[in-house]
Amino acid sequence: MMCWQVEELEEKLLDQTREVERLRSELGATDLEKQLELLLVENERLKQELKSCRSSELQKLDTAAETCSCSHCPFSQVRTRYRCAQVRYEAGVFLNPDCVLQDLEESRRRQEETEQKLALRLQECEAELARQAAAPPKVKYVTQTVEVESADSHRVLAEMQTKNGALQEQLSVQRQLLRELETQLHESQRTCAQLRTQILVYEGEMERAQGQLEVEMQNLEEEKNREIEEAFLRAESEMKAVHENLAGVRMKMLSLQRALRTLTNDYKCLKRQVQDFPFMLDKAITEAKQEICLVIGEVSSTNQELLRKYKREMNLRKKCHNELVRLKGNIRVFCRVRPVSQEEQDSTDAKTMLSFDSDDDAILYLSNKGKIMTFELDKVFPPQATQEEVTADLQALITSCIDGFNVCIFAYGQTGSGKTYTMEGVADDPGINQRALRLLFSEVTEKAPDWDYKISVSMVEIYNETLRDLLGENPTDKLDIKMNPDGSGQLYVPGLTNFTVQSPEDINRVFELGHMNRATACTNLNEHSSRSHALLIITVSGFNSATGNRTQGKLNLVDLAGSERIGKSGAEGSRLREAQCINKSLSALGDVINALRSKHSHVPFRNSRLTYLLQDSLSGDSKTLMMVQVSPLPANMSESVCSLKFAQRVRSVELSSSSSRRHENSSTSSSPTHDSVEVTGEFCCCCW
Ligand SMILES: Nc1ncnc2c1ncn2[C@@H]1O[C@H](COP(=O)(O)OP(=O)(O)OP(=O)(O)O)[C@@H](O)[C@H]1O
Repeated sequence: MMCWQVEELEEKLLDQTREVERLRSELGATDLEKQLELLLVENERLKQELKSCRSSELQKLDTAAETCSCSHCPFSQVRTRYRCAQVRYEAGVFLNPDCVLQDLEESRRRQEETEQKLALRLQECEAELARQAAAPPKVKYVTQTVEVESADSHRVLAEMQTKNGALQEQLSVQRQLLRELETQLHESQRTCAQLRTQILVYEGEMERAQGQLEVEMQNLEEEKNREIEEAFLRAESEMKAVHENLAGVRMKMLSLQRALRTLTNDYKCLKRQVQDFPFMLDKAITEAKQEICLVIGEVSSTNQELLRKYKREMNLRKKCHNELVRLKGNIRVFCRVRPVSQEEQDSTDAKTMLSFDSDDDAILYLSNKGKIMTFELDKVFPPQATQEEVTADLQALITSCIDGFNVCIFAYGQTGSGKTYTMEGVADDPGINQRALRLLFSEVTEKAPDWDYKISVSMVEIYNETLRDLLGENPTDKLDIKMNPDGSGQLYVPGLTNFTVQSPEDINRVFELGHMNRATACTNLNEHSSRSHALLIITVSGFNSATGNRTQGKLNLVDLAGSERIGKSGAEGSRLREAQCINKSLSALGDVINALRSKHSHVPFRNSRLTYLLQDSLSGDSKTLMMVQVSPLPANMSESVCSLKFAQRVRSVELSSSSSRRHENSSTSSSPTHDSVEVTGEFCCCCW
């Protein structure tokens, strides 16, 4: 729009210039000058107009550069509206379509205004031109003869030419200016075109943004409606729940009010009781004290009565037990038949000559030279009997030492018949020794805390009539047996080591020590153990703090030396002496038992170290068990017959009361006398 306006003005300027030329050629110098001045004035006006036109264009740009007041536009605080739009266009950001629309509208409006102004101005210019064209020429055409060659004319012409030159110069300056203006105008037009393009882009963006906005608005609207619907439904259900809760709370409130009333009443009642409590407490304490005193008195007298009854019952029990023992016989004889070993099965005739009665476990049959011999004992253990079963049958006997009885358990039999197996056992299947101690531990634990028991053990060996301490520091030292100087009439072994044991671990340690000492004292342990007696002496002392009662019992577990008749096989030297010593002690044991059975007034305890040491455990109300070990092999048949005959005789012996018998306990000599049995050679149980 501005371009054609400027072109028109330029054309006008050219026309004016042409008019000036024409007038100059037609008019004289004075008129020409006047006309020139007029034209210059017109020229100046046109320049002004052009200038104002230019400034209007600039103002348009300035107007577009007003500060953007859009509240959503992030650039509004720092940018003009024009710059803001430009920046947003460049950045591809169209955050506020309203703002762009507003800019566009404003720009259009201003352009229209400018167009109107320029159209108006054009009309005015055209009217002016028409007016000038219609007006009679101001120049008066004077026909005069000019003396061309006159000096004045030449001078005036020269001056006019000079002026004309000056005017030409001015005209060229004006043209230059006009070109500059044209350039500026072109620049403005280009800017205008850019702005239009931008406007189109903005419009496109706006439409797109508007479309997006509408879609988003629609989505938001739908979401809003959905949310509202959901919220409504939620609120409805919550309201329902709240109503239900409220009803429940109301119900609770009612019940709580009732409870509160009850509590208030209770509280008042309790308050009164608390106030009265100190007095009631004092009274109750006094009454309780009196009652306690009364009860203590009653309990005390009841206790005394119970104690008296208990003592009486204990005595009765002991009497009954003694009577029972007397009735059953206080010497009992068991027999254990060892199994045939794998090697024996492979190497020899393993046919067993022994058989058992399936109805009576006290009967053993022996087939010898075509004859069947029957032996009746207290119990016969077949080869398959376990260590546990054997110990179970001895349980009552073992535990009677807790009640103060002296007990002797002997393992008797020829070498290799299983004596050591029965008494000591093997590592993973211990024998009577270890099982008896464990049993005593469990029994005394059961009796605690009424009874306080102490269990102590000693281990001795009798080899060639010499007594040795297997738990002592010097196991090879010879020990003596003496009368106790306390006047109790009991025998004791001075210097014998006595270990107190409190746990199965202690037992293991004691056995290990005994075994080690026995092994160090000989060259061949197996042979040595066959030729010596091994004794484990367990003493159980008890004290009842309630009754003041004291008990002391002794359990003697004896693994006797082999009973076979070595002397008859022609043994000499040390073997002969060993055999004589074994025979002597086994004969002495047989004599003692025989004397006891026959109720002799004299019992030859002192005939051997063994019987002398066990004197207090063989006499009186002591209990004795003889475990006769038998080999099942036909090769050992004659020894088996001897052992079984001996066992049967022993079984018929009863120990009599100590009071009715004279004991050899007055002497303190350590040497046994040989007053009853002459140890002249072989001991044979069959002959005994
Ligand atoms: N009831 C049994 N069950 C399994 N094996 C046994 C049984 N009795 C004995 N034996 C085995 O028989 C063998 C001889 O037994 P043991 O050494 O106990 O005889 P012993 O009579 O003590 O001999 P010694 O007089 O030489 O000491 C051993 O190998 C032992 O393990």
